[in-house]
Amino acid sequence: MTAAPTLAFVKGHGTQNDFVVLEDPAVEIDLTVELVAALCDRPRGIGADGVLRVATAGALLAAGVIGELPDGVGADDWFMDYRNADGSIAEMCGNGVRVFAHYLRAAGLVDGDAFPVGSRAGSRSVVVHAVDDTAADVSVAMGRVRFDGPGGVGVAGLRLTGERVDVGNPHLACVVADLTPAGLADLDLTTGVDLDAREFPHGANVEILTPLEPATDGLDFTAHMRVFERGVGETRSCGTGLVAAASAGLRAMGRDQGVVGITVPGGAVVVTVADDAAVLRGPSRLVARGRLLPEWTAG
Ligand SMILES: N[C@@H](CCC[C@H](N)C(=O)O)C(=O)O
Repeated sequence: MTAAPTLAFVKGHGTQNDFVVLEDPAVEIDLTVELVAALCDRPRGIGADGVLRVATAGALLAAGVIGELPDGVGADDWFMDYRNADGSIAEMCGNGVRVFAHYLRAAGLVDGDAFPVGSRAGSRSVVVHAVDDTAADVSVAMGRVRFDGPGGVGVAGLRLTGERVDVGNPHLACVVADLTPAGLADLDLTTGVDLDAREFPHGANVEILTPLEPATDGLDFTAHMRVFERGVGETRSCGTGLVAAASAGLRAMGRDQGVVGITVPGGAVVVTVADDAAVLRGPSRLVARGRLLPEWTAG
């Protein structure tokens, strides 16, 4: 593979978890750790929490970017090749899948409203409820939610405990008793999170949330959440983290299903948990398209 002399990109976000989208059907871009980190760097590059490369699973397999087709993913399926802002690879990105699906529709790469999106965590079925060139409303079937037992984290000068949750990628979801939305907003997450590598050998995304409150208007419960993402830092939203948080919030109440609306700094989504599986529904926005200057790419 050779580095492309100039890269076309689209910038998008899902509840302000933002991404650089690179359409690369022939898998020609040498998506190195350095290139991803530079693209995502806010002063130096475009600025984003992650990169979504758009290619088919078969093309990524042929180029050696993935070693095998993950569970349920067909060679012709569009595949979200996701990278964190630090250049690391993650298995799944819930907000990213919504933006990816929006991009596929807006670019005319798919026709219908329901289609699969491949990820390293397996196939994810999406439904596009509404779409135009800039805005979409998308549901993603996020697959099984697995609880891996309790875990702990040092954050904001506190020691919190929570549920280790696997949603295709690893999470620690901490429901903090008596935490109010104002108290959550006041937490200082700038010093990062302290996770024990023996407990989290692959790292984890850490969610802090208020206890679920009863709700109306089609929701069973509501909560507020902040997140510190593996490979990124604090972000304004994390789709897989919202699913982990909703599931942990329900579990803290002795429930294993429910419709939970969660507010994050970047907006709000709805998570429907039933039978150990979850559906994430929320917005996507495409905000810009452009082309990197060849000199920047070379540098
Ligand atoms: N923002 C994403 C999650 C991206 C991956 C995560 N940082 C990880 O390393 O697991 C989401 O919306 O789910």
